Amino acid sequence: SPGGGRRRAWVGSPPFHAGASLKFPFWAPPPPPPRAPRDASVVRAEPEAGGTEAPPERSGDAARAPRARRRTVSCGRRLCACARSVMDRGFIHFLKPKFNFVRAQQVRRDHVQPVGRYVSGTGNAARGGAVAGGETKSAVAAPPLSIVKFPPPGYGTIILPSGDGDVAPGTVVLPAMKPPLQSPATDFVPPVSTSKTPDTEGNVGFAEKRPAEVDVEAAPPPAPAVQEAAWDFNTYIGFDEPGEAKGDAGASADEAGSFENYENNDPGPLAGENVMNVIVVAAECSPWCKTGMDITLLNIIGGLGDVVGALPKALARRGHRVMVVVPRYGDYAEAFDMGIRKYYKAAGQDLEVNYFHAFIDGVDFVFIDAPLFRHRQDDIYGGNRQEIMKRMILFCKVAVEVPWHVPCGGVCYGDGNLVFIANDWHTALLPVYLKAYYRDNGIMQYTRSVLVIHNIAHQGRGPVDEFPYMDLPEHYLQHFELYDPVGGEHANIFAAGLKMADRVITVSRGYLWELKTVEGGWGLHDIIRSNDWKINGIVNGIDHKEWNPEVDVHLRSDGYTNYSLQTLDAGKRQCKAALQRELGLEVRDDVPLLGFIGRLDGQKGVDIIGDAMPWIAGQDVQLVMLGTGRADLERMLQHFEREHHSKVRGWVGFSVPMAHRITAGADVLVMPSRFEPCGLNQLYAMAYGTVPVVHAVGGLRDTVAPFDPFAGAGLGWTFDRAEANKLIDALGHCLDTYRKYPESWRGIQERGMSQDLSWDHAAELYEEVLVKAKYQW
Ligand SMILES: Nc1ncnc2c1ncn2[C@@H]1O[C@H](COP(=O)(O)OP(=O)(O)O[C@H]2O[C@H](CO)[C@@H](O)[C@H](O)[C@H]2O)[C@@H](O)[C@H]1O
Repeated sequence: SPGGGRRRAWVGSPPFHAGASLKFPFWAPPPPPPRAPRDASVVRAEPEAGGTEAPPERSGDAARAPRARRRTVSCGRRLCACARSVMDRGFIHFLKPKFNFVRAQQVRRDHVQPVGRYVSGTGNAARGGAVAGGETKSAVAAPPLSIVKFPPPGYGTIILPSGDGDVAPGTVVLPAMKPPLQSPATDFVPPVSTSKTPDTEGNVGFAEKRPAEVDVEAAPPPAPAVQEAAWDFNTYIGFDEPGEAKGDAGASADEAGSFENYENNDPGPLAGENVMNVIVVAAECSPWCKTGMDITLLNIIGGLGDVVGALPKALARRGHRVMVVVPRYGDYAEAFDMGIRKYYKAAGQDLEVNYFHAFIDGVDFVFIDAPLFRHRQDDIYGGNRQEIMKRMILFCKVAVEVPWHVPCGGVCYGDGNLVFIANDWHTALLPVYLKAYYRDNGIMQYTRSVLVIHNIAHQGRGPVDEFPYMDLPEHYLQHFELYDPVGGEHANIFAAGLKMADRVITVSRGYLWELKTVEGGWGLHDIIRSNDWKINGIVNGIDHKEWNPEVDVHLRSDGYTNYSLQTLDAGKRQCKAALQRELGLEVRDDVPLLGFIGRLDGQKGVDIIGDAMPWIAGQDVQLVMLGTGRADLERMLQHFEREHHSKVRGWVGFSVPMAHRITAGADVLVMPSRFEPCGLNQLYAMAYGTVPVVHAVGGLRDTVAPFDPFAGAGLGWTFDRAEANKLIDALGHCLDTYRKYPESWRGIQERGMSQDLSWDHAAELYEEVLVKAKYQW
């Protein structure tokens, strides 16, 4: 059933921000370019290239030569010269030409002088500054200084976009710039930003309605006086002025090459001029929400966590500035308190939010710390529907403002050239909040949202009368309302997110096709169909640091070994023997070892293996199953282990090392999933020379081409119905080939291991979607 289940339960309520309207010409992207998206310029037009928009003045511009001063100086100086050159030529991507972005991020950490670099308005220390221990911190992330505010539809007051209480900018109403507001809600009371100390422990009920507290002056409309923050590249990057500030005049052209060489040799970021600020928002992220957990809950074990742990790094490798925002469920050693405190309201309760940060593999990981998330490490989706919804409302409200408030490496991402990537229903409210609070009101005009569907079976369904908890204008209800025979009349968070997102990605093309069918759309098929134009299917990649038999850390002990395509035979044999030994199975190389890894629920079809067990038990095979989830299916695993102890093992639990060892030691991986949006285990299996036997559905059909003995092609075996007899057929052919045609078997393994399953490829495809979103109006 599409309703119910922990992941699908939904929660929530927040502030409706009527808008400040911004005008921030410098960072405004150009109108949609006439050329192909991948060639599209990210920046304002270059005046000398015929652009119509004059570059805004920047602090220090006047003092600078009109063209780059090309100096041959020591490393730091060269970079400064490079930067100046780039800026003078009018590129927003100051990092692009001459040094890689990761380096820039590292450098950025040395010297923290926040500037309004990325913000689509000016900063204000009081407003954007984070106060920790009485100390005012960075002003960088501040929403615009000169905010032009409109009364929201039907209200005489507005809410500023921040949860800060220490903000009181002047207000100006610009009738001409009022957003086109629809049918004002008469009984909707926008949520309120608060500055008082919140009652974090109290269990305030839902939807505490209070009038908004921010004044609005109905003044005539002077043009919005947006002041651009002075942008000082050298300060941002952390380098001194070459040869001037520190008098280091001795640098010569001989030192480590010249600027010209630097310019000519460095290819720049892979993303080229498409470099963007990307914020990935999700409820799970490997390894923090995965490794070492003793999980007994159905929904926590996620491919979602794997994706969120890996995709951002691949995007960062392409040169994007990338942040991941996840809740802080436990104490994560890598992350440090940034000393920033904000207050947000969720379901009528004021909640304090802290931010923890880690910079790993070129990615900023920001962990949202709030009482609602704490100690949920083993129970991310626990609690009743309203509790979960409340957590997700809070999370999305906080996440959408992170680019203003969290100065990673000293500089906030800001809201220009920014795209959010939200994942599944948990964060489907983010595109809604982005639109309802900000973009409808002229704020964050250059921010886009992409929503990724990993699993549409969980949607955040709830009764319509809980809609007010989400703190949205009443006319937004129509985006949530849905009727289907299973759920009846209800409010559906995923539905609203899909409609509001600028772009949507599903994790395979096959799954996208299925989503448009009544059987595969879980009630959302009509919405998927009508939004088809903005949906792309992109198969997940795999993290080659985590899932690579050559470097797999879980294969370095207990008799296992790392191996590659070159050492496949010996390596796999050794891993297989080690697995048999570890699990107390007879150590035999000639017996085919079958594996299953996954959540024990209806989706993964482990019960189909159960139905096929009489046949399997009659074969000369060994079977190892690893999973946790539904109690009856866990009992089934234990039962089969007892009943067929000489050949079957059923490991109930969550063990990352065991998942890796099964993937390496097994000959065959069985995936009889009833539906599978993408599936990661079959990808991991192929990378380890383990042959997949899968139900041809969703991403499994896309990624496992059936073996063709005549053409010597294919990667595994598929079956077309999720039924035991079909599985048995496919397994029969598979085992036959294993026993009688070792060369064919070896060919399947080699083809599987030789594929490019990396995230780098998938990240390139994601980037294309991000660029489409960017130029979409
Ligand atoms: N007991 C256990 N012990 C250790 N590790 C375990 C485990 N059970 C599962 N895992 C691991 O968890 C991950 C699950 O990956 P799936 O693709 O099956 O994810 P899931 O169905 O949750 O995610 C959804 O999102 C992903 C990502 O988009 C889609 O691939 C998928 O089709 C969709 O259903 C794998 O890394 C697997 O090894």
